[in-house]
Amino acid sequence: MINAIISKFVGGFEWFRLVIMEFSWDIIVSLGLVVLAHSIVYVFVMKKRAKSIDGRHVVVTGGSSGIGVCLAIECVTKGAHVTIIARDEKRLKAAVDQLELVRQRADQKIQYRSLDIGGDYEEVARVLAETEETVGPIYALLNCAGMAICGVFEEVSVRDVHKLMNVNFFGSYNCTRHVLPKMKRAREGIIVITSSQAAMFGIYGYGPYAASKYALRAMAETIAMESREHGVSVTLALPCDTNTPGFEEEEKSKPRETKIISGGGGLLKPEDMAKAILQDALKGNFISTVGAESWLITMLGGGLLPWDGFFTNLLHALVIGPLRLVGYGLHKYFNSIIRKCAKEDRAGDKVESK
Ligand SMILES: NC(=O)C1=CN([C@@H]2O[C@H](COP(=O)(O)OP(=O)(O)OC[C@H]3O[C@@H](n4cnc5c(N)ncnc54)[C@H](OP(=O)(O)O)[C@@H]3O)[C@@H](O)[C@H]2O)C=CC1
Ligand SMILES: CCCCCCCCCCCCCCCC(=O)[C@@H](N)CO
Repeated sequence: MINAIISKFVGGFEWFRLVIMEFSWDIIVSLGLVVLAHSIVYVFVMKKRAKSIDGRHVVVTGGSSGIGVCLAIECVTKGAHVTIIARDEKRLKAAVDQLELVRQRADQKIQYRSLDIGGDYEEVARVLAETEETVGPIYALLNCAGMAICGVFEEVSVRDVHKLMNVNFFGSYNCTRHVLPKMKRAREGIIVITSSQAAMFGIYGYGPYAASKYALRAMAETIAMESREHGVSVTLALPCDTNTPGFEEEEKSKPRETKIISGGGGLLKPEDMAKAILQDALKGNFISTVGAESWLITMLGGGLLPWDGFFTNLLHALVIGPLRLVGYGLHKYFNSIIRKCAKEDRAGDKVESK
């Protein structure tokens, strides 16, 4: 087989054909060795060292609940000064009590600020600047505040769509807008943007929510490209369903089609997602996912995301073709769920009208 291909390829250059045939296995073996050598260099020499947040100021938005509070716990455990931001003071105070339990040093600053990050930009900038005066420049901004309201397109009220866009997109935008230019000037810093697996492909019942999360994905990709040169790293967190108070709340408005489809991605523990996000952020990885399903969906839906590492990219290149067919199958499966639910609804209507 190889010989036939080679013969066809080099045609009339008999001498060349003979050389290649004589050494074809040597060539394959040497190429293999080159790949192996690169892997060793990549794994052991170019291994990314995690940055330290010990003694640095970390701000966690949405730090009073779910993934956000788990992130804050991780940061306090790693010795950072932590400011958590959310609106509800009672939940903020309860979260600070939790953070106190993992305090590493007496001089570690742990505090909260009550703020609507999706509101007025000037107010967001004022509060963040004030925390910088009391604790120090923000070294890491972990944007985790967000919410989900589900329903098919015409079911979600216009008001709720504005709310989603304000909290999810403008919330992260406002905080990042204030912090990023300062980080670039300081030539160091970490930004985390929490998007979702729902920013990888359109999912029934997630319309306006997904729009806000796609917007965040776009923002993260852009600022990552713009900031690398200035020493600032950006991480895009792409969780699938995660067992949090926010998740319990959104389940109430979630169509069952959405539950079945997004259930296919599994249900994570917020602690696990938070650990992964922080680890990826400290290593400067752009993408942060947990679980094989999310990884595959991200490979499929995020083809041109800046994947870290040559070997991930090589793997990506090798699996993306066949995986695209799996994606075709997935869409068939999703559509069959939607058809089945519609059929059940129609049957239910008939029973009701009798
Ligand atoms: N759980 C999941 O299944 C998934 C979650 N995500 C995303 O992960 C992030 C965290 O989710 P999760 O832990 O479930 O959320 P939770 O609802 O448990 O927590 C949300 C946090 O954000 C805060 N928050 C909400 N709105 C505002 C606002 N306008 N200003 C300031 N703070 C605000 C909340 O406090 P308060 O209400 O007091 O302001 C709370 O601290 C979100 O961005 C979410 O979209 C992504 C994929 C899956
Ligand atoms: C080839 C691999 C097959 C695996 C099947 C994949 C199933 C699709 C997973 C989509 C998950 C979307 C979750 C969005 C969660 C979210 O953002 C909300 N909970 C908001 O809080």
